[in-house]
Amino acid sequence: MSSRQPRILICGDLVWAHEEARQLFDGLADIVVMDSPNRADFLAGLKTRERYDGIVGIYRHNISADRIGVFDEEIIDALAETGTVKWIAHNGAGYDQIDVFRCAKKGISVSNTPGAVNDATATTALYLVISCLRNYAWGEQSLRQGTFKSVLNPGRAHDVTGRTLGILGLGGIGLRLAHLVHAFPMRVVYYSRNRSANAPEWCEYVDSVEGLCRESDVLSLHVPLRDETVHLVGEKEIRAMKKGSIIVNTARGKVVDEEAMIRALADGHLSSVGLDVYPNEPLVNPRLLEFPQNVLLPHMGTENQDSQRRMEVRALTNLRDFLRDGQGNDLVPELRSKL
Ligand SMILES: O=C(O)C(=O)CO
Repeated sequence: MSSRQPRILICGDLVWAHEEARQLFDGLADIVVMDSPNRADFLAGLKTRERYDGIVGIYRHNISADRIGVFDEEIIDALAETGTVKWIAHNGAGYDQIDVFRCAKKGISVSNTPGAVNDATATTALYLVISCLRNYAWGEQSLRQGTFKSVLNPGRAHDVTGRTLGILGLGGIGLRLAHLVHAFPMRVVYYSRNRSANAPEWCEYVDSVEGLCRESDVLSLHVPLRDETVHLVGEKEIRAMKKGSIIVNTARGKVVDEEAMIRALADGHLSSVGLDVYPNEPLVNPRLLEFPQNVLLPHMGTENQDSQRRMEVRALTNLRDFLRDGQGNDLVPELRSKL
């Protein structure tokens, strides 16, 4: 019988938290790095019980999808067939690349890293809100193209103070954004499936997505991507917004109907959009580039070393807690009652 320690698999690069990983798993588990160049090799590595034998938990980052694809039914089933893998500690707030319902069926837990991303993602949304209202990014493009501010029109810009921000989804990120914009102050309204017990008294609840759209000068999206949130903001919701309003999206591209959004930009119903996320990343619909007033970022909501270290440590800690105590934190909501 082997006296080998349990093993954990790093699936997607660890960048910042190498030392923390060493400390967290010292005496508890060996760390194995997933080195498969493609999905077939990864599946074979799981099946042959050689390279990936004895893996009990997986640290996962979305970057691993570039090589082995998303954690769909095929991968989850292969993990389950090892008989040893019991926990996937995803690094990221959004876990739409993991079939969590399949995981539930196969007895595999999934955690994410809420909290660790709140500040960075809310700050990115704040930048998009400000830059869209004031046309700052457009101004910089104009300067860099040698036209200083001649293409700008103050008639297209607004003060931030006094505008109404609609927050769709008052979780950790939405709430952090609410506090940030309250400093101006902006008026803040929100919609969530349930009223939030954490909502400050100046944060007004609206009881439907359409109602939220009607109230908002700027609508900022903070819901996870699930079947029921695909195109949650569609033609009807966009047309319920005031003429000249703005959509900001740091959540997931598919939460908005992109075609409906582009139509509304083209006929001037929306004055601009501020986006960090797109339906088919890394592809960006070229039509979005036709509107110089749009502020478009390459999904960099958490791209800074402080947040990324925090996210890596949080995901690794969830895995460590599972190994040490039999139960990690941050279990995703879909699995809380199922396992
Ligand atoms: O945490 C996530 O899900 C992200 O998209 C990081 O930007």
